[in-house]
Amino acid sequence: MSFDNAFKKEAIYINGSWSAADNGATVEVINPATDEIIGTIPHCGRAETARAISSAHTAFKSWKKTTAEERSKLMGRLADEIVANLDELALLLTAEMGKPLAEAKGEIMGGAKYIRFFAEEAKRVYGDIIPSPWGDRRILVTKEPVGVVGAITPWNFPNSMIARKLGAALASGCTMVIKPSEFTPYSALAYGILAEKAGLPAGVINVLTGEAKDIGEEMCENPQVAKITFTGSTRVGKILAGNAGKAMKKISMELGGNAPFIVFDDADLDKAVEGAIASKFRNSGQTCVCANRLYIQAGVYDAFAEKLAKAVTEQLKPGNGLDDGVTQGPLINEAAVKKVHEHLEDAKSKGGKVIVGGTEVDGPGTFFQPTVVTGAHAEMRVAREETFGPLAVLFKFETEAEAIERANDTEYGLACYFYTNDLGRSFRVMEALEYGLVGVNEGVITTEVAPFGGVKDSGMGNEGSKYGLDDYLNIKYACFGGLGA
Ligand SMILES: NC(=O)c1ccc[n+]([C@@H]2O[C@H](COP(=O)([O-])OP(=O)(O)OC[C@H]3O[C@@H](n4cnc5c(N)ncnc54)[C@H](O)[C@@H]3O)[C@@H](O)[C@H]2O)c1
Ligand SMILES: O=C[C@H](O)CS(=O)(=O)O
Repeated sequence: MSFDNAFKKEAIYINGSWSAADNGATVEVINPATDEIIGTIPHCGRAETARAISSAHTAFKSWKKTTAEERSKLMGRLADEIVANLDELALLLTAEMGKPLAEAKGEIMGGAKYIRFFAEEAKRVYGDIIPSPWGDRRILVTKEPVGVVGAITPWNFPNSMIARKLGAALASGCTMVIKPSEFTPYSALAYGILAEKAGLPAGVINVLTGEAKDIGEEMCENPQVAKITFTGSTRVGKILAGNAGKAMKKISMELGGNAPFIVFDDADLDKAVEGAIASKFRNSGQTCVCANRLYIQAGVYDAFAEKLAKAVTEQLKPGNGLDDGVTQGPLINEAAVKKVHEHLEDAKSKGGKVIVGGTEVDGPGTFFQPTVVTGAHAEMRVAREETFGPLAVLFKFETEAEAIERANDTEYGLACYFYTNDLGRSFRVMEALEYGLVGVNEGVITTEVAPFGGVKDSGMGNEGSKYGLDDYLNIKYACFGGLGA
């Protein structure tokens, strides 16, 4: 059942105008909580992508010449428009992605914070004057926007994953072509409406939907694109990084994870359970930084498992994100439910014991009960693969050295967490863990002021923070000679 929303646009946004796909093709968008069709979107290909890139390239010529102050003011207006339309944008996000309305509002406010943060950072893109080794020459270093940026984003945070990129791009003087996930297109297309309301010049932001492979290939091969920024799976990230590399384009890759969550026997168990609930079950376990493997030291294993099971039962309520009291929305689709099911059945077949949950939720939508399994070990799929769902598996360990070795035994390196009240241990373990993000006695650590990025197969580059601008800027060194002694 289609639904009305002031920000629901069933058209692509190129050069300040809204249009359909060249051949009129469309695809349906589904509400994962109800299985209902909530609308359609254009299914575009390379031709429309090339037009969007051309539009961004033309706009870049003037946008890069705006002053930081001018860009900052427009970005401030963009953030204001996001906040002013929070309720409508949140209803749209919950309809297409399923997360509870309060979480959708939190995500959108987080997006506005990224835009506002970079509106200020725009005014701090400093260069250098370096003491010259030559008496008749001067050394000057400036930073310049890289140009047109192709952005491809995931469905799990359909607003903030765009804001995190768009903020840095606009602040640095770049222009952008955005391709959102086909599962959650409306929150991205809404940025076209927001850009119009904020008064951003045509072509600075372009948003299109369509065949992901074709759009990605056009972005990677089109010489007018200077950079590719991607948030999504490691599998797709490697495809894009390879194609962009062939064209020598800059890349930022925010990819998959397999976060360890370690609880030492000196930890505050109630705090650790609170952190495990927040880290594991946020967005129904569908975040790249979700705890994927919970390592509990032997002395507190049974007590932690009992406390976690109690908290899951008492605090987590699956349901339609529009309903009061619901804390767990649906998974994005049947494939996501199937993966959680496979990980659970694999764990059970290898000795895992379900102490809470363990089944899909009856009725419409793609729900899965928040689930806790004990007796996990390294031979299980969940030890090596990102579950991306509400499945908490508890591994037992004996020593600090063992916990560190097992936590690092993965090709991923995005987020990790551990709980301890031992100050020396907190530094030893933080320094030993091979990850980009470390939560010490905290289960949710994302903020616009801190760098967000992974190592190993979790990607490259950092988003947010003062570091987030670096990937959108080229450094230019100028030597002024002939100045006389
Ligand atoms: N590191 C982070 O900040 C971060 C944030 C969110 C999600 N993720 C990761 O993303 C994954 C889940 O998101 P997802 O299912 O949307 O990931 P995905 O890789 O399937 O899709 C991400 C985006 O890539 C597009 N895409 C798919 N195939 C493509 C191709 N061949 N060429 C170009 N684009 C293509 C999709 O349409 C979508 O827009 C998880 O692995 C999660 O860990 C990482
Ligand atoms: O899923 C990935 C997001 O980056 C999670 S967070 O909202 O940035 O913590």
